[in-house]
Amino acid sequence: MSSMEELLAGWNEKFRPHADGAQLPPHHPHCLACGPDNPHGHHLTVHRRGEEVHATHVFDERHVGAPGIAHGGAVATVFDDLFGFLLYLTGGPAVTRKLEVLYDSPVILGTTYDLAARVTRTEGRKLFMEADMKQLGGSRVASASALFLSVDVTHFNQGMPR
Ligand SMILES: CCCCCCCCCC(=O)SCCNC(=O)CCNC(=O)[C@H](O)C(C)(C)COP(=O)(O)OP(=O)(O)OC[C@H]1O[C@@H](n2cnc3c(N)ncnc32)[C@H](O)[C@@H]1OP(=O)(O)O
Repeated sequence: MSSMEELLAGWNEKFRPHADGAQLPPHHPHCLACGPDNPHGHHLTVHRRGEEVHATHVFDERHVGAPGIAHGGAVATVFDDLFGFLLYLTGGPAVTRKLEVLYDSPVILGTTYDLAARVTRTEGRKLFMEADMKQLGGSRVASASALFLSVDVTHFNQGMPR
């Protein structure tokens, strides 16, 4: 099966309505942040909670920047992908046009963090989103905002081998 066929095979299943509390499907098996088959990935597991999506995550040595501290790009990867799970609530594919991350304090390897994301506004094809990352039951360590733009499936042809 080609990569495009693999992506499309699960499309209807991905974008069907998902019940409150349900675990949401990975974007695809090799996705850097949520793909279960990517050995370098974050293996994010994400659930719907009302109109938000939630995950817990532990960064490890694969995500290191300064010793013992997660790389800022790894933190951004997780936010970007978490925003991608909101698409299962909005009902169709979209891609990141703009991503901004505010780093409040170091994200420590081996520590469990709570993440939550939500759509704050839609305007035509534009989806405005916000997210935060907190210590378990504690203070915020980072937040993010993003603009995603809805696309149709032909967008993903651009990544297919010629
Ligand atoms: C299974 C589902 C897969 C989901 C995977 C999720 C994984 C996590 C998310 C990702 O990592 S996605 C990968 C990273 N992103 C990309 O690769 C996107 C690369 N960029 C593009 O392909 C195009 O730039 C894009 C499709 C986003 C937009 O191109 P378009 O030509 O379709 O849109 P255009 O530039 O004309 O802008 C559309 C509208 O947005 C507006 N816009 C664009 N940039 C803006 C901006 N920065 N701020 C405000 N508005 C903005 C723009 O003015 C316009 O407004 P109007 O419709 O009102 O005229």
